[in-house]
Amino acid sequence: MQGIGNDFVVIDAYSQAIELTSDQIRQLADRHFGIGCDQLLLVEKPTNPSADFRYRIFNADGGEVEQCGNGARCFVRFVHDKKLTTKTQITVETANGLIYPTLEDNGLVTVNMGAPQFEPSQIPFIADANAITYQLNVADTEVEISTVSMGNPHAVQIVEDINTAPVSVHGPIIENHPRFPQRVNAGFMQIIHPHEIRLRVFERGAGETLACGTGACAAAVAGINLGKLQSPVKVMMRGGNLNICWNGGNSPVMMTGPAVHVFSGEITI
Ligand SMILES: N[C@@H](CCC[C@H](N)C(=O)O)C(=O)O
Repeated sequence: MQGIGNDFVVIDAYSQAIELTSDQIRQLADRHFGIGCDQLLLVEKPTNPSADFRYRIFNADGGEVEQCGNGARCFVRFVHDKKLTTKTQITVETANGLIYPTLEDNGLVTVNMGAPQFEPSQIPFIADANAITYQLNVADTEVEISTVSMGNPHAVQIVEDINTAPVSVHGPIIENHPRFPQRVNAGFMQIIHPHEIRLRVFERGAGETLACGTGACAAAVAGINLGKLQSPVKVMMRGGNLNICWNGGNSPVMMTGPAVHVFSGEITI
């Protein structure tokens, strides 16, 4: 499946028992020796009685992570296509609590991603105090970043020109920066006007992807907190656009976009 070019192998572990090792996930995610994907998603029975499904996310490097926005939309499309539910509003258990996706009449999916978190210990990020921006030393350059948790960690910076931003060079340095003990997704945003940005994200455990849903939420939230953006924000990424709404404070971030089935198949591993 793909959500604006962020691609997924989605496995029905609801109707069948499936356990995968990190090696098997890396093999499935490999674009030359496997199927190829940015993330592998498992659809499971919930452990939380309030939820309809449990949603587990693994990066292409085999590591399990807490949240994935584009994946959440594909998750909804998948459980409908597989007829695992007929509900258009579902409650999904993730490693970071519940999220609430809705399948819209027009086929788009809106996900209530919950409230963003900024406390450094919740990112986690090593800092003396909670601030709107921080200086981060990246390859002997001081870069101004905002840190946001959308369930998973994000470091967002504003750049002049998205096409010349040093995503492939600074991305991996920020991802593995010692001030982010669990690594981080590195976002680079160019502000076009208060309701529109361009964004590229170097994702933790996957490299630069064509789009990142939680990265889009984090960038919109960071820009709103800085007084440079206003909700709703159209986030334009290389694979397509998302619409992000956030009313500030503890209100939830709402993300709307498409989710597309590409092909189904079987593989022996
Ligand atoms: N592509 C995703 C995010 C996937 C997880 C991320 N790489 C992480 O390690 O936190 C999205 O659409 O949000």
